[in-house]
Amino acid sequence: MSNITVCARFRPLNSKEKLNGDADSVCIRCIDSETFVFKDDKDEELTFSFDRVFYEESKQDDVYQFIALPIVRDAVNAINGTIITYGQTGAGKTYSMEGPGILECDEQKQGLLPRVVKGLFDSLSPSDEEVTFSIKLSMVP
Ligand SMILES: Nc1ncnc2c1ncn2[C@@H]1O[C@H](COP(=O)(O)OP(=O)(O)OP(=O)(O)O)[C@@H](O)[C@H]1O
Repeated sequence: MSNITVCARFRPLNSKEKLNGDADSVCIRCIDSETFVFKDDKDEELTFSFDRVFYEESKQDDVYQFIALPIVRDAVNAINGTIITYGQTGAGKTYSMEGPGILECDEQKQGLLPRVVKGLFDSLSPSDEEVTFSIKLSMVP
C-alpha cells in the first residue's frame, strides 16, 4: 500500500432528504469495496476507484480499522500520520471525525478522534520499561 490512502464515504439520506424523495435521485451504484459508478445529469456513467469506499451502511469502526488504526500503530513507532477529511457541507466530515457529538456516549457511534485516543493508549506497551512515550494534544479552536 502507498503512503497515502484515499477513501470515499457516503452518508445515509437524512430524514429531510427522505421526505423530499431524494432516494430516487441517488446516482451512485456500488461495484465493490473499492469502486463505484456515478451517473451524471446526462446519464453518463463514470467509474471511480479508491483504496476503500465506505457506503451508507458503513460503521464508524470500519472507518477506524481501515484508515486510522494503521496510523495509530505507526505513531507508536514514531512514524507521523495525518487524517484529512474533505467534502461539501453536510457530507459527513464531522460525523466521521467526531461522531454525532464529541461527547457521544454510544461507543458504536464514536468517530475517529475518540477511537484514535483510545487506540493510542491501548497500543502503548506498559511492560517495556526501557521505552517512554510522550503524548501531546493540541487543538485549533
Ligand atoms: N455516516 C453517517 N451516518 C449517519 N449520519 C451521518 C453520517 N454522516 C453524516 N451524518 C449526519 O449528517 C449530518 C451532516 O454531517 P456533518 O455535520 O458531519 O457534515 P460536515 O461535512 O461536517 O458539514 P460541515 O462542512 O457543514 O461542517 C449530521 O447530522 C450527521 O450526524
